[in-house]
Amino acid sequence: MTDYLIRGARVLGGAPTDLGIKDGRIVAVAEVSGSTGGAVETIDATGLIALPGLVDLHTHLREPGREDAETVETGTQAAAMGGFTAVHAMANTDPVADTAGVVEQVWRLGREAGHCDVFPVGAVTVGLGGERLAELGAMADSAARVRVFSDDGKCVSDPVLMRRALEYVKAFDGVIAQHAQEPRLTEEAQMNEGVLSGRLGLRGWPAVAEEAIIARDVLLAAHVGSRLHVCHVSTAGSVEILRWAKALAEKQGGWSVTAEACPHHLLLTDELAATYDPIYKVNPPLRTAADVEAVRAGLADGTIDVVATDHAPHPHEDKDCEWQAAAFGMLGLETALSIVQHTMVDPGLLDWAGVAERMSTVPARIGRLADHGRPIAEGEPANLVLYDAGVTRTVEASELASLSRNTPYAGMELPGRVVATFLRGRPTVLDGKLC
Ligand SMILES: NC(=O)N[C@@H](CC(=O)O)C(=O)O
Ligand SMILES: [Zn+2]
Ligand SMILES: [Zn+2]
Repeated sequence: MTDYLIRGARVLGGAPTDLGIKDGRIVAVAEVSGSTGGAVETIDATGLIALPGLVDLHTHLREPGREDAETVETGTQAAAMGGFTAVHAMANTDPVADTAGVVEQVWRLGREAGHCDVFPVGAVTVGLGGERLAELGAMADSAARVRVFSDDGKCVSDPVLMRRALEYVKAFDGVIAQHAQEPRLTEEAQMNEGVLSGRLGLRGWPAVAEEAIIARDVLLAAHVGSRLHVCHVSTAGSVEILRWAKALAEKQGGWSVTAEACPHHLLLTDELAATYDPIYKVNPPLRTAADVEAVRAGLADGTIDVVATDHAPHPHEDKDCEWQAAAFGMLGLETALSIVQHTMVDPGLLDWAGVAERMSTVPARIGRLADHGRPIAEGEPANLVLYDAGVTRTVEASELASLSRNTPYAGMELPGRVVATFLRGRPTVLDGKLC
């Protein structure tokens, strides 16, 4: 195994330093002169920012079942290109990841691909049907060691089932990640409910459909003393409820609520629906500029704990059609860090240490991952990303590693570029290219 000497990297955006990597671990932080013994490759990282390898709590890899949209191989390549060393693979595959057998299969495919670690998310209910609890314990005890459970794509709307799920996962320190969407309030919904949905003639999706479920679920988590995670927070009202809920959890102890925001909800607004271009169709929908501002503020002050991509690949035939018929979802892995720089770092809402917290440390903690989200320090596993924040690039959909092309950022100029990603000391990306 080649050892590496990374010269002049700015760890968390700080002063330039050298990093030694040997046998998959960080062996030195500071001036490493000379050799670490053995074959050493030197990487000039002058001006580059070093962050711990990014961890995504919310990725759709589509395998098994929709290998025409993405596979574990291509999705984890996209992850590595985005600076990720671990992703949580959502359960809405075909078959659904609701048994130990399926989660082990996804986990094994991730190991074989080797571009980034894959941690399968287990379904909460059998077949995402919302009627019977899946075998949560068997998935937790499997080789995949599942800790995050979600029916994402669908809401666990039955409060009795949600309560049982929250109770059940306490036994193995699991967490329920809720796709907060009251189904009766969003039947046939196509975009954010507001002035614009009326004008465009598209069925509206009220903010309250998200907020009502979040409010209900934090009360349930408090009642049973469990861990709740809220997926893709998109409205100002949700941020307010979470702020209140976190204060309550702090005071009471014994339960917790965490939340994620997606890059697209930090940047894009419902105005884009006026194009009727389904590239902007996503669940939850793009909201108003005021919502975007509130989500950014929530992420800045820690009310929203993490950025998660909700990378949702779809083949062109499911997106290149009229709005009503198109699938919900957009790509996210390869542009996430750039969008976070653009929306949070460049405007001064977050520094690079804050980015590392929200895109590595905290998501790893929520997923109970031992070897990810660790500090860049001696003895730690060498999972890290080298990022050039000083360049701009034009996003070209055709150049993405993902098998799908449904990025809303095609043609946009975005800041920053992932130069290298290391997974346990082995580069998965070097010079901006897959290894
Ligand atoms: N986000 C989306 O619009 N779509 C996701 C499902 C989901 O995250 O709810 C998908 O699986 O395509
Ligand atoms: Zn969802
Ligand atoms: Zn999702």
